[in-house]
Amino acid sequence: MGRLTVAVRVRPPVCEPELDSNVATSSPQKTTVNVTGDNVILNEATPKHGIFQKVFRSRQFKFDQCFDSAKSQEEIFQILGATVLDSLLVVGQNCSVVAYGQTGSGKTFTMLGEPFQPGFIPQFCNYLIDSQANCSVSFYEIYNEKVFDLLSDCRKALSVRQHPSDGPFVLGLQRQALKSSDDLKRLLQIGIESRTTAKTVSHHSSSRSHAVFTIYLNEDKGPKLHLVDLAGSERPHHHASKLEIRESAHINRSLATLGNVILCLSCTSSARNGSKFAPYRDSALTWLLRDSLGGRAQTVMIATISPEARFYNETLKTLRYANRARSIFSHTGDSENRGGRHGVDDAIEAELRREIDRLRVALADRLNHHRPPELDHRFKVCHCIRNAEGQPYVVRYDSNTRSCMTSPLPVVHSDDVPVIKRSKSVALSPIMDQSPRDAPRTRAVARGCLLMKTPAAPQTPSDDEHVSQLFPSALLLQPCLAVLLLLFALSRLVICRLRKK
Ligand SMILES: Nc1ncnc2c1ncn2[C@@H]1O[C@H](COP(=O)(O)OP(=O)(O)OP(=O)(O)O)[C@@H](O)[C@H]1O
Repeated sequence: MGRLTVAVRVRPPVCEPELDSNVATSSPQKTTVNVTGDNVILNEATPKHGIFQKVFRSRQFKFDQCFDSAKSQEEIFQILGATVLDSLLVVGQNCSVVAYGQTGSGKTFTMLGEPFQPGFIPQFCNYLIDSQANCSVSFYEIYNEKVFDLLSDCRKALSVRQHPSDGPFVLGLQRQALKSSDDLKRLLQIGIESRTTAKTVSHHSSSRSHAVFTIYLNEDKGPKLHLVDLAGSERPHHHASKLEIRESAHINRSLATLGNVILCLSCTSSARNGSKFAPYRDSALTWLLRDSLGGRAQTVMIATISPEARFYNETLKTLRYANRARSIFSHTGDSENRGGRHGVDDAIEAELRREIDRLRVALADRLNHHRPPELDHRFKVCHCIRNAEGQPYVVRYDSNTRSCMTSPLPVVHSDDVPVIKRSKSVALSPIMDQSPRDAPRTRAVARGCLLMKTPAAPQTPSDDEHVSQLFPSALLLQPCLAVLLLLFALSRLVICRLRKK
């Protein structure tokens, strides 16, 4: 599974179909959403125009997981929570679970749940309490771009600071130890009561802020899990007050930034646009979640949707947002997203791997065709070293990234090794000095490979050598003959001159 898992959860319908009398839906469907396997089918309900109401279109979206309204909280946790717990406890990666969707679609129900239907937060906490993990928690909300501690008695905006090594953090945020389910109940009650809610058209107690519940494992040393209940993504209605418009503007801006961050992370991961950096700082939400988005972090996005026909546009918007995130991340490929602090490191690593493969193929090709390899100007071989096991390593300078790196040096044995002169780009290595003298071999460092001439097999004496062994004196004949010829030529020259005189 990739670093981003996108799941969709459909809330049970709460309104009667009669309420939507101005909207036609195809019979026998009473709602506009169907779930089949990993697909969500959204049926467009067209307004009635007299008897012409049969225009009907359906859109299909594929996700990693799709849950219809019959799926219980426990079933969903078992499916999605397993990936997160594995990454958190076994691999030690930062993780985040983010609930995104329209107001009243079930984000808070999914994350916090209700007393007899606990959501992700209580289920994660109970799992960690049962497994006696050493953990502490914090709970804060981001309301109109200001951060408020939900576990604190005094409600005042806290500032976000940047730690040199740990990254962004909320100054003065309380962190409470989580040892028992009583602790959990108490903390959740305090947090839920402190959260900013308001009555909206579609929800009598709508969350107007993004709530972030963070579980820290092993204090500061271990990984952390952010459980995020985002504020509703809807547009303000026509009669909205100034406060509501302001709230909606902040909510939508931060959700748009979250979408942009996901887009930019995918661009850098796939090396399509290496210079593009994710705009984490554009909203407090993305800035604070920075360490759990991208890089090695495991993220689960749960898009919650309402099945009613009257919410068609909002549902379509949610599905498009989630589908965009999923398609972008899956495009980068799982194998390329393994390491690195951020996507940039992954991109460089993937690029280097591709380059090395290309060079290996090119080198093998050239050796086959007995052509001398040309030097690669991008990677300058600085020098070669041997590690403790005696394996050759090469230190290379990448002019694109302006950085040095070491990598194992593949050794290619060949009979046909071109000798490359010492130059700025290629330096013969100090390992030459360490090689045994009794096996003189020609070697050259070229394009990241150490070319070694295959040690010559003991040669059988040639015909000439046979002759010289049989008649050692024959070897002296050649210089004598040359001297005689020289004397003869000189004497001829002297005789000619004397005759002329
Ligand atoms: N899957 C579900 N099963 C049963 N009830 C649900 C489900 N999803 C939501 N509900 C109910 O729908 C109502 C609205 O849900 P919830 O408060 O979670 O919405 P929300 O998306 O968090 O809204 P907002 O963004 O306005 O806070 C609640 O009364 C909740 O109990």
